[in-house]
Amino acid sequence: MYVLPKKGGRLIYSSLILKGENISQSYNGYTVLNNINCEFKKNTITLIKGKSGSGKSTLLHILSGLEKPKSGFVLYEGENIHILDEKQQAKIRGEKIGFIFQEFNLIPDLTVEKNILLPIELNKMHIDNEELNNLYKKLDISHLIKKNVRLLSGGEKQRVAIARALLKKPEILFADEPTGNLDAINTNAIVKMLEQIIIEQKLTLIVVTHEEKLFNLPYKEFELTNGILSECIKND
Ligand SMILES: Nc1ncnc2c1ncn2[C@@H]1O[C@H](COP(=O)(O)OP(=O)(O)OP(=O)(O)O)[C@@H](O)[C@H]1O
Repeated sequence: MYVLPKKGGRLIYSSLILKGENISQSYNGYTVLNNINCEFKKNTITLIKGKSGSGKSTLLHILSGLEKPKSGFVLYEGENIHILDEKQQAKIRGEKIGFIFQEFNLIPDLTVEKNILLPIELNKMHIDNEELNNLYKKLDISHLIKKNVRLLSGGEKQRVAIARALLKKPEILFADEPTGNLDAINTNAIVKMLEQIIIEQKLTLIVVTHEEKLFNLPYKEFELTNGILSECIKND
């Protein structure tokens, strides 16, 4: 539960999971993000759109704690993730946050199984075999687990990357153009699987995408232009 500061001596609770406050980022004097404020509720889908170079990945990296903003801060369940020490930050990233990328970011020359289990081993987490097999089934990768990831198709690679991100049961999944390298059939398959998991695991999904109408579930859509994030009003 996200706890806002005390007001009149009372704690205020809300369903917010993540909040960015006055986030700015610039590189070599060039402003990419300009005082961005954003909030994400639990178990919701948010799409972030914008032209190439508008700062979408930068915003995702900052919101997930991978990158520190020049100013402003990110509250994860009320806690400023950028002022936590390295160990606490790693714990949040390791246990609460999942990330999937357009380029899949799998470790070449390891099997599917080893790629998926690596974060669990690194975070010294326990995993139940039945849960593991269920996830393999949901993502339709049971038949691939002993295969070297180099030999997989793009759609298979992304399903493996999703399994790797979801096995530790994160509360938030960040996805940076997760279907950018996939054809329409694989995109639909991935979206359906993600939607099923979002419902079952009450996941919060924040996704950068160029695709129109990617999700069937309700979602909010934002556009990043000239460093400013504005909500897109849908007319359908
Ligand atoms: N670490 C960095 N050092 C210097 N410049 C950076 C760094 N990271 C991003 N940039 C610059 O910031 C701008 C925004 O980059 P970003 O990758 O966030 O854009 P994007 O909207 O995700 O683009 P695309 O859709 O093409 O992936 C770009 O001009 C990029 O070159």
